[in-house]
Amino acid sequence: MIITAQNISYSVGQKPILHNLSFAMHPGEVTVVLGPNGAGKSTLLRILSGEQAPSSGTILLNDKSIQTFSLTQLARCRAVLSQQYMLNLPFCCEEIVMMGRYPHFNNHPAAIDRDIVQQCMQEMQVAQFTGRLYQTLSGGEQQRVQMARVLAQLREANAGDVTGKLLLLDEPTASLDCLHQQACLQKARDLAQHGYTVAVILHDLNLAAQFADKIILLKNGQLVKEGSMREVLQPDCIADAYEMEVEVWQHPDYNFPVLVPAEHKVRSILKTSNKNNIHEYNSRSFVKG
Ligand SMILES: Nc1ncnc2c1ncn2[C@@H]1O[C@H](COP(=O)(O)OP(=O)(O)OP(=O)(O)O)[C@@H](O)[C@H]1O
Repeated sequence: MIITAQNISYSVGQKPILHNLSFAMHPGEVTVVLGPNGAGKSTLLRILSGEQAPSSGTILLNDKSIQTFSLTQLARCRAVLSQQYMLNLPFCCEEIVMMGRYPHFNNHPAAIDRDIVQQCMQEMQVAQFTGRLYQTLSGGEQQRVQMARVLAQLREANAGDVTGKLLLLDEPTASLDCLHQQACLQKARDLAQHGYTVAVILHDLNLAAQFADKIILLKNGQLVKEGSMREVLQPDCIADAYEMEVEVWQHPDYNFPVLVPAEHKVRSILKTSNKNNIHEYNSRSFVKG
């Protein structure tokens, strides 16, 4: 499914959050959305999912406005992993993952729904938590259960049927250890290779270097740069967006760059700044060279 954002803007009252964003995302690609805190990444993801309407502009799913899709149609073609899930009721983990199957059955899950739930729990290494109360899991374990839920939502009875699937992940690795970060993003990459369109919000520039085909870099709701991973992960783009200088090294063995903070620059800024005044530190511009 090709997702096209056309001139998307979003404001809350008089406060502009997103300004006139246009881009496209394609099947087979992992698009990573990067940008500092408050840049508008989660807002953009909510608009791409159809959960939130833009103040102006249009989201097209394969050339059709997202507004023409029914909730059930949307639920069967796109799944969203949000940053936080508040859950007060005592659901067990299998029930949480089964929620992903709700768009696929009316009253009772069929054997295929139960099979898909088990498969997706195994894929996210949470099968051992099947009967456990969700609230008793650690943060990272809960996040893997939620990821299993979104995988189950998009899985068709014929697992090979991946046409028109859109996976939107908001900081899926935030609570995960390094091994599960790799597993989670490798899963996203595998799904893209099988034809899903995948968008992922990340903060870790090195995970972006490893897994992104394309990057959308935002700051203050505006596009700093959109392009291939190598086009965007450049010291000048990163400095523009984050006001932080990095060095970009080519890994000797792997086909992706490694980004390292230019530590001497960070130190010299810290030395001359009031260390307690984080705002002053964050708002300083770095001078290249
Ligand atoms: N209802 C609201 N009222 C006022 N400001 C809002 C509202 N909703 C969002 N914002 C502001 O919009 C901006 C973008 O928020 P958003 O959650 O999209 O940022 P983000 O890039 O995902 O940030 P983070 O990396 O911290 O998760 C933030 O400055 C936020 O404070």
